[in-house]
Amino acid sequence: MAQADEQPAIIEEKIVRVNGEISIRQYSKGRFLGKGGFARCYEFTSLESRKLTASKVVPKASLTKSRAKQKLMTEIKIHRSLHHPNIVGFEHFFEDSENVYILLELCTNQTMNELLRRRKRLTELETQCYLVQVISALSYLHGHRVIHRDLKLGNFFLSDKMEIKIGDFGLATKLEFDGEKKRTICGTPNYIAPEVLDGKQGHSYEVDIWSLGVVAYTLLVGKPPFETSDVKTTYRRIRMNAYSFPENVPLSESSKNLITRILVTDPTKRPTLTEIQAHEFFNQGNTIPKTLPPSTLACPPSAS
Ligand SMILES: COc1cc(C(=O)NC2CCN(C)CC2)ccc1Nc1cc2c(cn1)c(C)nn2-c1cc(Cl)cc(CCC(N)=O)c1
Repeated sequence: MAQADEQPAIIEEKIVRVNGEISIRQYSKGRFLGKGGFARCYEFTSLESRKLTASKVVPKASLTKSRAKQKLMTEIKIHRSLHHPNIVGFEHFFEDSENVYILLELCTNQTMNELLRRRKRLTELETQCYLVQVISALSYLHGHRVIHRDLKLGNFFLSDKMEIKIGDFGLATKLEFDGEKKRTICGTPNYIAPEVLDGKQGHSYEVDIWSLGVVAYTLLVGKPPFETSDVKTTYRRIRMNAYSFPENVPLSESSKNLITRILVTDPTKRPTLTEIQAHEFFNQGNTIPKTLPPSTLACPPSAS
């Protein structure tokens, strides 16, 4: 089966109107942006509106099993229902004979992974600024009974205006009722909560709170708290809550206290998003900017 790269640079969407008329919407497939799972992502331009999007192209050949098809439909159903400035916008989806196309808000400054690769680690002010936006998006998600379940730097996209946007709802789930517990094992090794690994008592919103703690540590220290070269060892360290703050990284007491308060094995003892937002780390008297200048993609914000 031809890879998406070898397919025509013009992608056509066939639209059947209610009166039976058929119209064609065309998109120009631009540069390759990256890949994730079975999806390859390209810059698409609508020939009708000239609008640019990040289009995830999922080959139908990867959707032969009903579970894979159901998973993609769940991702689309959840993501298209969400509207928040710190959640990647869902523009449109369609299919042709070969692929399913999911057109999403293009974030031209890539992800926090690339940012951290360039910067090694962020200042406290930058971490405050990004986490305030992530907490706002998480409050919205949890308020709509959605658990993301895969919060990590690679799923935090940066817009041209330097806003952070949570993307990739491929592991997200929507609770049917308050108190419902989910049991499927999922997540990314470095960010996965201990109760998901344990699997006995099910999991809920608290898994996103745990990942938020891992994200905070990773931004401030420069690497994830439980990272090792072997996934099984990482999982053991998560279960044992075995992490520490490296001596060579200057961290304030409030930074360390925030992370320690969040990375608690017992999910019932983790702080709520409201409690996190009220933590001293975010209330030190300094003004937290709404967004950071693009210069911080390459170097720390000026001291002023
Ligand atoms: C202009 O906008 C972008 C540019 C780039 C980029 O320059 N990537 C280069 C590609 C070539 N390699 C060699 C270096 C990185 C990467 C991402 C961009 N924007 C961009 C990418 C986006 C989104 C929004 N906006 C969304 C939403 N989903 N995805 C998405 C989807 C998949 Cl399946 C894979 C990837 C790549 C892995 C990753 N997590 O970044 C991204």
